[in-house]
Amino acid sequence: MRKPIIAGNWKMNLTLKDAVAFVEEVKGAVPASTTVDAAVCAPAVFLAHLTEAAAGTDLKIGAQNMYDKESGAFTGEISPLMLKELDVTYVILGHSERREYFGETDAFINSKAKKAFEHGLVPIVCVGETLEEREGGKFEDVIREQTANSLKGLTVDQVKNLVVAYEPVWAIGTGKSATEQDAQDSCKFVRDVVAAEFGAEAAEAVRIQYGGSVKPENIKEYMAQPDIDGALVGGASLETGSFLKLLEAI
Ligand SMILES: O=C[C@H](O)COP(=O)(O)O
Repeated sequence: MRKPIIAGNWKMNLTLKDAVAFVEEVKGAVPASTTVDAAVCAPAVFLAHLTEAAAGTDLKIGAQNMYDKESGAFTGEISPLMLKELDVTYVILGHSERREYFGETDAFINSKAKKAFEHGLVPIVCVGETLEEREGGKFEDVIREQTANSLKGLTVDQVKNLVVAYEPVWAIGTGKSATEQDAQDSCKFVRDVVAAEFGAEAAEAVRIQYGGSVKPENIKEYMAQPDIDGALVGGASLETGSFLKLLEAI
């Protein structure tokens, strides 16, 4: 039985003051981590404050990106060591916005995933097709390639412990969510790719989230699907009430 994981991805939103107030308000109200993993993935400059505010509670803090080196002359980058030192639990890797606006490739995401594991961070590896790719009938090839290449060379144990977020690009921030059947079919497809690359045991254990216009009103339908183990939520994770409702729906 896979434990559900609901993660907010705040993207480049909120102020430090609002972010700390958010964590103070929800940290005592999130369900026990024995039943669901709850996290917010925040801008890097907030992380130290948020991990301190959430310490000892069931709310975990994640980063939205990291570099694939420990240290060095990489102006503007943030290393896995820095995240680990702050007690960050998760790191989102290869979000479609990073792929689109910052040219991130599967190989780079793969290198980051390996580095995240080296330092005890849990990667949330994002995959997902564009509308053009879906309509052109290429979406399975895209998902297969992104999943296999982003996870390449990881051990079976690492794959069992990571999270894959399937996010169709056309459903992100558009209000146009995938039907629960489409989301289920795609998440099952991701699981099948994991099975082909890493074996049945890894596929059975890996947690796969759906992301794309998830909100309190539709999360139940997604979570009822056998291959959807959680959600990566943008807009609806920015307010405490709505974030808590997402968790209550599990
Ligand atoms: O990482 C989260 C996704 O990009 C989904 O964002 P959204 O819930 O605002 O559509």
